[in-house]
Amino acid sequence: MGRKAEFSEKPRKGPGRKARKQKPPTFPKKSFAPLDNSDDKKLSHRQKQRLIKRDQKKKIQNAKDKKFKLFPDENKEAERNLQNHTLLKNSEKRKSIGFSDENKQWLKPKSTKNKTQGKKDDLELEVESNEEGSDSDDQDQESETDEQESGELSNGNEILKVGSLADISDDENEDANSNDDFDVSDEESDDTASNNDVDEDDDVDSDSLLPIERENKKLKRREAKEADLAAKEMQMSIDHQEIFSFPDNDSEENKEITLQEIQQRIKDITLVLSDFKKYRQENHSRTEYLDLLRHDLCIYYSYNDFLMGKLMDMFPLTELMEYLEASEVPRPLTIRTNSLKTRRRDLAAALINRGVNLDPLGKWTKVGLVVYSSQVPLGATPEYLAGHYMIQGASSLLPVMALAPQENERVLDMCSAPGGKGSHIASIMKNTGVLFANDANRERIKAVVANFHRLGVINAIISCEDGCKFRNVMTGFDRILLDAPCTGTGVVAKDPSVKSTKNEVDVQRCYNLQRKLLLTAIDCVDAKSKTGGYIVYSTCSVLPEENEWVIDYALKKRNVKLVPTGLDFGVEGFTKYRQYRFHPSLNLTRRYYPHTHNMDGFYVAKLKKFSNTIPMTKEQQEADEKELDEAITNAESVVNKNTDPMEKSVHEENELRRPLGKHAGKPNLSEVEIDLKKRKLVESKTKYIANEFEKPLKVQKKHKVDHKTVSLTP
Ligand SMILES: C[S@@+](CC[C@H](N)C(=O)[O-])C[C@H]1O[C@@H](n2cnc3c(N)ncnc32)[C@H](O)[C@@H]1O
Repeated sequence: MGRKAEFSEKPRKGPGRKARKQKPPTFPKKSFAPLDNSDDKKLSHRQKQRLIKRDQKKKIQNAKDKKFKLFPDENKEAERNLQNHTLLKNSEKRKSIGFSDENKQWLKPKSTKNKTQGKKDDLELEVESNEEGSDSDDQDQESETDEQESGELSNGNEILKVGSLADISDDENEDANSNDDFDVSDEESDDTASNNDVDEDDDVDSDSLLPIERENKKLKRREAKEADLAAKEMQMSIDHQEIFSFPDNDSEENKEITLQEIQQRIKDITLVLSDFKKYRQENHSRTEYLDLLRHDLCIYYSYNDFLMGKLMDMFPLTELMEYLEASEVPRPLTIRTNSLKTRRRDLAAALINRGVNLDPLGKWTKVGLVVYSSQVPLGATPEYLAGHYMIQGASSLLPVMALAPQENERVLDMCSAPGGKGSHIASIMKNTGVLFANDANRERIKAVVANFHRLGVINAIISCEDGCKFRNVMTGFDRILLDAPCTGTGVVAKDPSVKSTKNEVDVQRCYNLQRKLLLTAIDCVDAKSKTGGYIVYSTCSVLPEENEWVIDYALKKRNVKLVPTGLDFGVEGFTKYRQYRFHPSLNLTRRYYPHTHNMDGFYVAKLKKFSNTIPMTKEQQEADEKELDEAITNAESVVNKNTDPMEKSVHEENELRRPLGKHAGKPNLSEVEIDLKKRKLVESKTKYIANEFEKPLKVQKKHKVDHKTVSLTP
């Protein structure tokens, strides 16, 4: 449609708009005029309330004035006090400007004064409030007296409380701005009956605050009140709570109990144990309560009795609950940047492009990334296949950081499969020197080969040896990482079967093997290495039997000492556990827990070998080894008997098929076969050494030989 043209309007003549002289500005009269307080001005709801309050105060003051006139003698002293007090106050005020340490001094006597002069002050307050009422028209003065009054009131209410400098400075700041409208919500004035006066004054001060600050103030007050109430309620409920009655055996056996009831009972028993004298039943001992708690915890968290008992030995009750809860939740997915191929920044950018939501893992690592969510499977991205990262738990970075391998060193990763830590070592060594990656499990070794290929590790020799016999293969290493096989009690979130399957024999078998492996690792390190001479021992178990106990054993048997791991976080290792006492230096070792570090349960110890001699005779050494060997094989046979039902049934079947007659007493074929298989397996384990990136040997083709001609030739 467009606009209609207005042709009747004549074009302006004279100088252009720019050329016209600008006139001095003019303002409407009211702009700078003093605020009009006349009645015709519309008052807000708050202002009206304030007016009502002022009127009330005036009335009270008038009544007091009358009283003053009627009994002048009685009030003379009060008047004197008032004068003294105002003088004192003014001098204090002068002092208080700037909130120096002097103010702190000034604060203290106030409370002590209140202690002794409680009554006097009350009187002063009354008079003061009268005084304030008479000046109510003067806004500034009013706010000042409000300030004084609020201070006095709070003193009157909290006679024994000595404020801190910080508290006061807050108050002062708030007071300094007390000029705006009131903001006393009805709701608040209702539920703050006890602190009414204080709140009123606060509100006078809060007039000067921004709405959000006012809200914040209100919220804080409400929160404090709620917390107070909750604490009182809690105390009341504790005091009036039915004391937990210990279930008697007969009723317990017949009764079916739900998971919620068990949960409640866990809470009840924990409460009883927190103040045993107060809440216990006389006819039940602490051990009985603990047994019942262990039973309930086993049911609730699906642990076996053995493992729960171990955990109860390790942690105080409240920490145990935290540990158990945290162990139910999977740990965050983390990856390690392979610095041989890329930088963390580039990797992060590439993965973010693929829809991966991630962050750096923490300040303690330059290669770790934590993945919150991902639109693609992290084990199949082009970056993964190109070897830019390894999927690894955060805790598995720790032992390699503690090992701190150097370029051009000779390093052994004694139990390497699947190669997570091994490849990390290679990347820190920048593919220089030699990394020996060994593992006794031939199947798992394949994973090491594959991972090293993918990640571009080219300084490694991969072997499949029993770590306990590695001193026969090679010694003289600068550093050795022994990430030992263990019960895995630290990774129950990843493998919940651990909670119910591990038993005493498993632990025994593990710690005997760990001791043997550690002694071998120490023997394989060169104490005279110019750059190293270190052994790092780690496990993903939280049991002291597999950690501190193993290290303590090595300290006694070899010339090694514990040194700091270099990791700036982690809980100190145990120096005592139940009736056992370990070497005091075990506090240099580090423990990691799901509830404290959001990592799998983990243990790291760093040893320095200070002499290549072994502090015992050869016979003693052999006796030790024999002892350990026997313990391991005994445990193994028990484990096989107890835990492998398939093997057990085969064994029983063979027993039944034992030949009779003239073949009686002779081993049947299946036994011989089993023996042969075992021997082959052992041989295959010990004979296999694979060199990473070993080029296939070029074998020259043999020419076919004509036997006839050969035989015919002279
Ligand atoms: C905790 S895992 C090692 C994990 C590895 N360090 C990593 O970061 O990928 C323990 C390894 O020890 C191996 N192992 C068990 N007994 C062994 C022995 N006697 N000698 C060498 N390795 C052994 C197991 O096959 C298993 O791969």
